[in-house]
Amino acid sequence: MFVPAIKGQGTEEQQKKWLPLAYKFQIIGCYAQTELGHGSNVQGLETTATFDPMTDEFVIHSPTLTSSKWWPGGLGKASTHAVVYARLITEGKDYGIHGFIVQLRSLEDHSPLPGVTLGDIGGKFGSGAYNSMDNGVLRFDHVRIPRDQMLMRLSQVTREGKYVQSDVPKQLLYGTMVYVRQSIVADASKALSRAVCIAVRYSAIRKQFGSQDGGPETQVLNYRTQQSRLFPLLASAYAFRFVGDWLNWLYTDVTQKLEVKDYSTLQEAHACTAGLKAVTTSATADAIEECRKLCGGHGYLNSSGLPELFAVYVPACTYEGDNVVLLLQVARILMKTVSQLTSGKQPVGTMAYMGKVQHLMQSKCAVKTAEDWLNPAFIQEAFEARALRMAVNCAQNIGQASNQEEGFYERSPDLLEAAVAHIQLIIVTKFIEKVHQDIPGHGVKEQLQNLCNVYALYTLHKHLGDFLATGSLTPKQGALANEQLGKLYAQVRPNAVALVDAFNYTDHYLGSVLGRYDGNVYPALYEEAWKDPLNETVVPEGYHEYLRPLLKQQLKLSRL
Ligand SMILES: CCCCCCCC/C=C\CCCCC/C=C/C(=O)SCCNC(=O)CCNC(=O)[C@H](O)C(C)(C)COP(=O)(O)OP(=O)(O)OC[C@H]1O[C@@H](n2cnc3c(N)ncnc32)[C@H](O)[C@@H]1OP(=O)(O)O
Ligand SMILES: Cc1cc2nc3c(=O)[nH]c(=O)nc-3n(C[C@H](O)[C@H](O)[C@H](O)COP(=O)(O)OP(=O)(O)OC[C@H]3O[C@@H](n4cnc5c(N)ncnc54)[C@H](O)[C@@H]3O)c2cc1C
Repeated sequence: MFVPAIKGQGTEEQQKKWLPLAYKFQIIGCYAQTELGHGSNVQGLETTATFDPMTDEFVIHSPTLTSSKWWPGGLGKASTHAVVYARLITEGKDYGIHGFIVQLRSLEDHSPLPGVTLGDIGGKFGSGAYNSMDNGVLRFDHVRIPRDQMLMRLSQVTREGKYVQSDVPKQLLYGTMVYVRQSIVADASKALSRAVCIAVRYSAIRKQFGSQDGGPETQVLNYRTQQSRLFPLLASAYAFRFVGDWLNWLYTDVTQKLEVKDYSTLQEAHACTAGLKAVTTSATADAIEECRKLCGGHGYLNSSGLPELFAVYVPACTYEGDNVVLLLQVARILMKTVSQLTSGKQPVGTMAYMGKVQHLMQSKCAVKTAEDWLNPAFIQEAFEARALRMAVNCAQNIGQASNQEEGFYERSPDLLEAAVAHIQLIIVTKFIEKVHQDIPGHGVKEQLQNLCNVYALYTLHKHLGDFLATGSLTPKQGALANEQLGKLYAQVRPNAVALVDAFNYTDHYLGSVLGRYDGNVYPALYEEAWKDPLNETVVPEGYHEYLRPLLKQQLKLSRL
């Protein structure tokens, strides 16, 4: 994040100076924004950067305990530099949060520079690999940096100390976070596909109950409950991959537009990166835990690969923006868009469907049979109507409040659900668009169509309350969707293993005895057990000190 921050907020000159050093690892940088007292609320950060015109320097200072930088990855032990976000103060005025390049450690012996106190913040969730990341704490005691180490692409301070705001939206200060959020959506698909690969392969070899007259027991993958829990996760892995590809296109397109000072899609980029990051990471974190449960007791072993994956993955719901905070950002944009509908301003991009407000507010879903739910047009319209009606309902309720802001906070739980509905519509839309493309490979398109329908109808079934409450569906149509879902699971079943093999993960990368490509699980589980250090001695340490005396004492007592 150190590099994209300099690329996005540094001048050409600053990029020329600092990026080669970072690329060649002549310096190691981190992104020091979050503080002990503030993470979500960036505008509440307390670290100060006060311009001293006498020396043409900024004085970086941590005025309070809560202003200590806290969490930045790489900060605790590895980084020599940081992009530090601090309140810019010049001529006695506070101009809010800006980025500054600050050296933290000597390039000679890695010792902290004068005025810099830093270290690691301690162990994190479980024994997961994230403990290999030195998330750190950092405090400044009046550390001086040259004025040219303020990142000056978006705004400047002159030699005399005058603050100059460039003619660019101040939100570009948040550009690094937008960049990482879009990459996190692709990472959600990777993490989810790893978990699903393990769970599907293991479910195919695990047999439990159901043997007739001594024959083989039933593969758990054949149980409808296993399929109804597992196949929506398989479909989600593909859904998040395709929406992540699209989001990367959107981000690239917005970045190119920014180069020519076209800021027209900045809001769309913010809403989509924030909302998709929130929805895909929440779903993926829950799905990895579900995959652990789908593997029964063996899923709880570290050798299954699932506990580690879960421990490493779950902070994704928090870092790069707490998911609730990000969804409320989406909700704000939805409310703004609804308020503009009466002005005749046509919504664009992923909000364009809201322009069909007259139709969508009164449309009646035309589904009459279970098979009708295989028609993408019916799915698309149902999801559009649900999302729009939830947004309009929120806007109407807020409108009844005496104060817009008060109304927004009062209705924030409903707004959260409206934001999720909007983002799920985007995911469904991009999946439908994907399967409409020419897709190579015999039968591949049909399989992806099945997964697209599984993702859409499972999501509809899971959120059926929204569809019924907004009148977007009737209970009968909801029941038909569930009926069709069951038929789809039967179609996915024969290809389930092939669909996870298609992720093409090596056994090494998967790191799971349950997810082995050859399915030879039991010998691998048994072999793995003996690698446990506890098994280095047949009689456990502590027997003579603790167990033996206890056993002997009990034996004596029993003879009395
Ligand atoms: C297989 C195993 C897989 C393991 C997974 C590992 C994968 C690793 C992948 C990636 C690496 C990740 C490593 C983690 C590193 C973590 C880093 C961090 O966490 S960095 C810190 C992140 N912090 C945040 O995200 C803070 C969140 N808060 C904010 O963004 C802001 O405070 C805010 C919530 C947006 C509020 O900002 P502010 O108060 O300034 O603004 P508002 O008044 O709400 O809005 C004002 C207007 O600005 C618009 N806006 C806001 N943000 C943006 C933006 N980013 N872009 C464009 N526009 C924006 C907003 O819409 C308002 O507009 P108007 O209404 O005025 O039009
Ligand atoms: C593993 C990890 C790595 C990280 N790496 C970095 C890094 O490299 N650099 C960096 O700068 N930071 C980093 N962070 C910090 C991270 O960005 C913040 O923790 C994150 O932005 C959440 O902010 P917070 O901790 O202040 O949460 P808070 O906002 O305090 O969240 C607490 C609760 O308050 C709720 N809440 C907050 N505001 C509102 C609101 N307005 N309305 C409703 N509910 C609200 C939240 O939903 C949440 O339930 C990292 C964090 C983690 C866990």
